[in-house]
Amino acid sequence: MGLLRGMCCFSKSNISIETKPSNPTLTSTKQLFSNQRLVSTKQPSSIIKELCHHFSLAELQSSTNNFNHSSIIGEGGFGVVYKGHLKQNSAAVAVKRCKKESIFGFSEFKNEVVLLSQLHHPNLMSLVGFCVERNELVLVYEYMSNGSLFDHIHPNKIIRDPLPWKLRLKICIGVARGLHYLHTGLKYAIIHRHIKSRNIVLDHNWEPKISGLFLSKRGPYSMSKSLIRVNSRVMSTCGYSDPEYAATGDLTEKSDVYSFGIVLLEVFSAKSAMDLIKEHLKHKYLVKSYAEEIVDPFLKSKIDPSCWNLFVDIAHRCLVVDGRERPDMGEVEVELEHALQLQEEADSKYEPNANS
Ligand SMILES: Nc1ncnc2c1ncn2[C@@H]1O[C@H](COP(=O)(O)OP(=O)(O)OP(=O)(O)O)[C@@H](O)[C@H]1O
Repeated sequence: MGLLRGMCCFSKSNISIETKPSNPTLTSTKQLFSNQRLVSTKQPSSIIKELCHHFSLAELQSSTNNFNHSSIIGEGGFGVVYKGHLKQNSAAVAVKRCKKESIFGFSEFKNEVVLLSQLHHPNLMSLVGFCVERNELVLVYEYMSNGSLFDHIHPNKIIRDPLPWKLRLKICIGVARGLHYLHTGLKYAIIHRHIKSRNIVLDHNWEPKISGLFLSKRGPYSMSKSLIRVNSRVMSTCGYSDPEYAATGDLTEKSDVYSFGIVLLEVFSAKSAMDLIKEHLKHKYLVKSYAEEIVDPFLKSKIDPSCWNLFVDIAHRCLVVDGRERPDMGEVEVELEHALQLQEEADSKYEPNANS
């Protein structure tokens, strides 16, 4: 029963929540940082400057042609994303304007600003700044010219060329590195809670950046060897939610490992997370028993068998029902690197210059 609960969704934004959302009411920018222990002894204005740039609403309106429909590049549960330019001829930025009707509000916005402005890793999205003004919450990110991983593994009218296998593997490795950093690279572990292919965006070099940290939770001291366990309201995205977390409400870093396992299935099958969950249930959670059946037709005969076996094994272990049995992200990262190495070795046997 608990397992099924974790695999269902209820809201229009594809996110299921079991308790009331936070109060989205805004008061002032000062309120934004009032609970931050890191910065609580300083004046709000200097704090903001230290964290990241505070844009005026007028600046962001002008950068997006007054939030013009033609500047829209995407939309999620939290907000509408516009492409903008802060100054003429300057590098592009992605401007996310939070929707008034979103089930998320100020507390999630604050979480994203505080985390992204203090965490730095090549595989984490960079926050350029934010704006809190006249009841508007706006986030400004680096613009990622290749859009989301979701857009590429589920090609649409705009994007038609399927990604080659090795590039898919490299993207998975980058995401594993970013998650490993969140789980163990900081004094306190961060559990992302919202890993999905739409929250993996790709820069011009196809380097993946993890975004959507607004639901993240800070865990206990990350050097402890025990599972990071956090009491929190259950939140999840359809198809990606950890059944154990949904059943018990106990959040651990292994919930991110589970969601990442679903992304791995998406990457080799090009099927949606919801379709994959149905397959997974039908085959009693044994990825190895159905992986061959669902492989993306574009990839058929392009994956080296030893690389394939290892990749499927990693996905399988990430999706084990008992979270304690799942590998940690460090292990996943190393094994994915090994899978890439196996593929490169196999390719170089057939084409000596394949990896140069
Ligand atoms: N920094 C960025 N650069 C370029 N495109 C982006 C950027 N951030 C988001 N996008 C595009 O906008 C779309 C929506 O992003 P958003 O983060 O709002 O959506 P989501 O992950 O589906 O929703 P949510 O995280 O709110 O559940 C993405 O799928 C992507 O195509």
